[in-house]
Amino acid sequence: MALLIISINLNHKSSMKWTAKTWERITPLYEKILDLPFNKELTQGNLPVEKFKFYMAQDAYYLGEFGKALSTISGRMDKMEHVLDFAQFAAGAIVVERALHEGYFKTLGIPDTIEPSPSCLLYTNYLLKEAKYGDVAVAVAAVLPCFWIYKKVGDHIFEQQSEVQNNPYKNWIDTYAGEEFAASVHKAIAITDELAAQSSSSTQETMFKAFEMASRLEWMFWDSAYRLEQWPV
Ligand SMILES: Cc1ncc(CN)c(N)n1
Repeated sequence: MALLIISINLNHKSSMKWTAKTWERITPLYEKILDLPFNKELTQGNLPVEKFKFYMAQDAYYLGEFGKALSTISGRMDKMEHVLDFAQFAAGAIVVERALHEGYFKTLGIPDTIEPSPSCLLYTNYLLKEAKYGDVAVAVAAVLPCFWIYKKVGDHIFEQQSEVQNNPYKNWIDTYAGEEFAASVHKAIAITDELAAQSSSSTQETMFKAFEMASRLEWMFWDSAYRLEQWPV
């Protein structure tokens, strides 16, 4: 009986898509992201404005580099449909998401130059390195948390907004909980599963490591904004 249960369980796991298995493995880290003071206070609308401004400035830098990483991946794709999808993701990061920043910059004040913080530089350089030199399926796995974790966090925060009045961060929340962003996220998940299905199990594990690394870097990005992270020297 025990053997039967183990074998049913193993069959179930092997028939699961790469993204479903990955999300199961990443859940403890995702819960740590939800628990970050930055996200808790953003949910309640009482995140100090200087922390949000710092985050938005770093994120404007991040999105430019993220857009370049997506364009690089676009040029490495085999299927024309995927070339186009990644080119559209790059445009979305630079045009749609940065428009959100410009709205906030108008009300909060625009920094003239943005020097990336240590965590921001670490994250963007990691993505650019994978986009250019990693196996293309691994590069796609590395950028997936930037879509998927933001969607999950956006939805999670949005669900709690009925208890919050006049949240100053409503536009941010609406962007990541919105339908336009959701459509890109679903597409990115489907492409990742398609590439994973064509990859060896060792490449699939490298894809997981890349997804895990980028998820860690997402945690660090929010945490560094909360700490207004500076270069130590
Ligand atoms: C750091 C970070 N990661 C992801 C996203 C959503 N594309 C973002 N705006 N910023």
